[in-house]
Amino acid sequence: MQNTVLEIKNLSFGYTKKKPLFENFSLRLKQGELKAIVGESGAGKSTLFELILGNLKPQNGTIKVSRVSEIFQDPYSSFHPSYTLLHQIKDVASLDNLNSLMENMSFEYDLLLKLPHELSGGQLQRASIIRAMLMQPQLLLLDEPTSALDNVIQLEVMKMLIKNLDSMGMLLITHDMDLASWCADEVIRI
Ligand SMILES: Nc1ncnc2c1ncn2[C@@H]1O[C@H](COP(=O)(O)OP(=O)(O)OP(=O)(O)O)[C@@H](O)[C@H]1O
Repeated sequence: MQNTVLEIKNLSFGYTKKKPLFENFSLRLKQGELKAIVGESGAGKSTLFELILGNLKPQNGTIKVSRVSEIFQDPYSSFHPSYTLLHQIKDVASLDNLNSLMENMSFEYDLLLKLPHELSGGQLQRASIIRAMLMQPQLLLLDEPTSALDNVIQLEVMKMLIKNLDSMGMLLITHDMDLASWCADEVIRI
């Protein structure tokens, strides 16, 4: 059986007593699986990620999580504007698998020597995926990772992410039901 990378059991959480966002919510994710979280604006999708990252504490229930990285909606906010990408990647990860990842992501080394604003949104999102993968997470949280990109690039970036699914589990927040049903093993509505 594949490794479990995330186990949420009977989670309850709300910012206020009046409006609980999660009541007895459970979720299990294994290595090699991609599950999508969909829900209306305000349903609690980002809150769930904050709980998984340990930035918020459950009021009830437990969350067991393996080594985790996150890819955000807006790739420009993922990098400091004043340093080259290579500088920022070196800071957080070992570069052992850099060449094979760059090949996988169709990413040219020269781009790593540039500043974030010198890249297109699609290129920069690929750089943030490369950085996340170099950190060798067992769980990757994807918060609308393609929403800042145009349609053609969206699909390309999702395909590149999925190429790396073997060694980790992925949890994807999206508003896009078509995307969710295309790529996820299970779609969870909250
Ligand atoms: N720090 C906070 N304090 C109090 N309430 C909060 C806080 N953060 C979020 N909320 C409220 O909790 C609810 C869930 O917010 P959350 O950001 O998790 O929703 P979401 O599903 O990610 O929404 P969206 O799709 O718009 O990003 C919202 O009603 C929001 O106003």
